[in-house]
Amino acid sequence: MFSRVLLRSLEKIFKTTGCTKRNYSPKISFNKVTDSTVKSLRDLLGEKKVFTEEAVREQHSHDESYHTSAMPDVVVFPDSVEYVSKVVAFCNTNRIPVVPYGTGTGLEGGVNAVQGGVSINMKNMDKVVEVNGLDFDVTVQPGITREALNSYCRDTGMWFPIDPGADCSVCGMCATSASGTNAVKYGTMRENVLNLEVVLPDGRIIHTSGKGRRAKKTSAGFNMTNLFVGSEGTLGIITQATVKMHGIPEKTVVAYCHFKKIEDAVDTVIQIVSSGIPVAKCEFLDDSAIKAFNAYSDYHMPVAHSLFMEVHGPEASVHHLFNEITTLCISNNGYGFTGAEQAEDRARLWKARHEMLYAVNALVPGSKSFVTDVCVPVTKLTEIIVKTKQWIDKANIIGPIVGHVGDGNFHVFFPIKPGDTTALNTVLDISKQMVLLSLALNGTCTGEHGIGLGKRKYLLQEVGEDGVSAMQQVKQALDPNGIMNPGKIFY
Ligand SMILES: Cc1cc2c(cc1C)N(C[C@H](O)[C@H](O)[C@H](O)COP(=O)(O)OP(=O)(O)OC[C@H]1O[C@@H](n3cnc4c(N)ncnc43)[C@H](O)[C@@H]1O)c1[nH]c(=O)[nH]c(=O)c1N2
Ligand SMILES: CCCCC(=O)C(=O)O
Ligand SMILES: [Mn+2]
Repeated sequence: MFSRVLLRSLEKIFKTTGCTKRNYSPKISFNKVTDSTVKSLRDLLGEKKVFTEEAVREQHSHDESYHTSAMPDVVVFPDSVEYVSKVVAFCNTNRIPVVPYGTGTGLEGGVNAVQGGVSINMKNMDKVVEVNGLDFDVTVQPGITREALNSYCRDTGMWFPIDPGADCSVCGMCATSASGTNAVKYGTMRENVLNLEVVLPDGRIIHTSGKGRRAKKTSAGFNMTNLFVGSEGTLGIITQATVKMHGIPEKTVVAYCHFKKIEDAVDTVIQIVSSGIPVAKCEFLDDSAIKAFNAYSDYHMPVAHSLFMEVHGPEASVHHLFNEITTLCISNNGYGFTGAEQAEDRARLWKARHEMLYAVNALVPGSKSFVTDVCVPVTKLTEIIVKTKQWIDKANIIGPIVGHVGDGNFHVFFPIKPGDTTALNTVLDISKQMVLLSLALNGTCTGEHGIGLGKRKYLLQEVGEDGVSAMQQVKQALDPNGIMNPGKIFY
């Protein structure tokens, strides 16, 4: 229930933003970017960091998703937090939208400049600022990619395990709360960020845990760090992140196994996770995904529902875990159980897994995949994956299922040719059914790709009217002019 005070302040917000309690969209009108805006940006940043060429704007108009491109009016490449602050403050004063850009690998249209404005590309801020080997943390600038960070740290014995398939920027990963195949053991970005430097919409620069702080735990006030993790560029620009690092495991072994029945594969996962076996990766690929995987990456696995798993740890414990997993797979009718220890074999397998998006696109030349991303409590996985497979089969459409099933998270990739509205409508319908079932099973409409443009319609159902209005209040408080990535997360 709302308190009276909260209700009054909400009413005030709805009044000033033009929202109603049911329609949260602030009716904001932005100013156009003119020649004089571009000149001011050049005066602030210098000639060589401000671009209006169509090719550059086009490149910043979309991510890797199916969402319609939308070009920014201008793209800037700052190389310091001070410059970011100046640009953002300028845009705030002049009511111009600001869209942060990492590497553009997002999957929900996060960088698409739906209201035009200034795209801020962070790639020139890509340094490692500080490494604290004994404390297992590093501080990085926003544009460094996760692979670059791992190459930099290789000699320290540490690695950053969060691995969305793409080689995206670490702060883009913060902004989308990314995860991927290792989350089942190491957590997501939410569990691995200690501190963020953020430029707020009015140009102030804050450190979410306090400047320089990198304690592993804190009870000091609100968790501002995790307010910005997953904020998708709508609250401010992340210009520095301090993240947890982990020791490179002494021993790593991968294993895969095949199943005739989907239920057997997914039940195996539930048993692995609920019996507390600390798998590092636990991935499901259905028969249709394996077909695409074989063709694209030159494997010859049986075209059957499959689990790919990985265990990390000291030599003795890895072999023990490996044996436990084998037993569970076999007791659930798994066959073709294969293990691999060599680094090249492991790397090849996971590279192929990470390239599934492109493997599926290759099934239908000229297509781009519509991607779904739901996550349920792990015990509910069998029910939702079996239903999803039935919906795909009934629609007679190509839709390989792939999932980070150890976390209860899975995707369907639907390759769609541009302009095929019949296929798009079928897919939108299946995606909706998946989300509704996920919510009914106490899950979420997005495990890791974010709300962006595509999941806005489901946020209300997921967190409720009061939940969305509370989020909207936070947005209003930090970004009263609504300049930060307008049109994302909220309508
Ligand atoms: C082939 C493939 C496979 C996968 C994935 C992508 C692709 C192409 N992803 C998606 C991946 O998570 C996503 O690409 C990155 O987290 C986004 O990082 P970018 O640097 O590309 O941000 P990108 O530039 O795409 O921006 C994403 C969002 O963050 C905002 N943003 C970017 N930088 C910011 C900053 N410094 N400050 C504030 N806001 C900022 C943007 O405005 C936008 O809203 C994924 N993900 C996942 O979790 N698990 C997975 O398994 C996969 N797998
Ligand atoms: C369905 C494509 C999404 C990419 C992804 O998240 C994955 O491959 O796990
Ligand atoms: Mn994924």
